[in-house]
Amino acid sequence: MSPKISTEEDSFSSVSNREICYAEARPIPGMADLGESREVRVFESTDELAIDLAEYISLLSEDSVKERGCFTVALSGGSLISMMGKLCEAPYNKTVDWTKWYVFWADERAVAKNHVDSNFKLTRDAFLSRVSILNSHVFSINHNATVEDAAGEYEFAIRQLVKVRTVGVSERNDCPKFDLILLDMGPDGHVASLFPNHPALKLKEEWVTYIADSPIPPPERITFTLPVINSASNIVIVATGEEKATAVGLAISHENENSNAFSLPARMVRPTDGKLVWFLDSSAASLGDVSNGGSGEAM
Ligand SMILES: O=C(O)[C@H](O)[C@@H](O)[C@H](O)[C@H](O)COP(=O)(O)O
Repeated sequence: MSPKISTEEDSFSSVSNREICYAEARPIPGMADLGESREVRVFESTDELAIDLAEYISLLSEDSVKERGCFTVALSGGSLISMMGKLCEAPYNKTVDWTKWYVFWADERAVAKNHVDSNFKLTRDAFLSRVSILNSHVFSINHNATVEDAAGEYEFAIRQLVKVRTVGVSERNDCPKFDLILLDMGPDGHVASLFPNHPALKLKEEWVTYIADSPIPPPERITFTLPVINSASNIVIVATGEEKATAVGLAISHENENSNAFSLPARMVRPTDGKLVWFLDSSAASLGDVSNGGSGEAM
């Protein structure tokens, strides 16, 4: 399947088969002009999305291993993880250099590692147990400490890896520069554990923080801050399902440039030097607002 370059006549709500909109190739009315830093890919089914996502991740992994000798990737929870399942199948199970992967979490819930709410468990069961990533390259968050201590330990571990450049560093702000951060957006527009209007969205110095008042259970969580997310070389946001269409429309449309960004964390994901790619299914992209300038009523 070769990607289709979007034209102005194209509409996210009328996708057939697969449609990929390259913001840099030709501006789409209503999309914020972020130059080459952003791309929106829309798929008719989650299966097609998962196939392309696996290919995209494998290419990023190959490039990073070639350039830096390793691939640092931070994951989050949600259906994103099951969509990464294609990476455990042929050809990727044999072609990806798994021993060069270093795995982190963009957010984690403060629960035991075998708890059903644990992002680590979700990832281990659906992904890590099926590929040959080295255990010593998996940086999970300590669930035996308080969230405050666990956040501190996790940031410390990342700082050690930045020191030896296993994790790259942003020249702009000394933040870690992960090769890829994979995010799954919630219907309220939250990404990682950064929720609408939460003070954690304003943190500038911290790399990792904790919250004790998540509006979605469990309440205690650890999360990357926006400076870290936005310093990544590559960011992927996956959103599927109709219940996310409004948030997707608001996050992508430039009509809302002056709106209160804190009410929609996904809108605050703006890579400083890297690239952001949205992977959407046609339901999540179903509001014409995404491509027609945000004029729909749902806004
Ligand atoms: O507790 C959370 O923070 C959520 O579960 C979150 O991690 C999840 O990614 C989104 O809500 C989307 O979830 P789906 O991909 O399952 O729709």
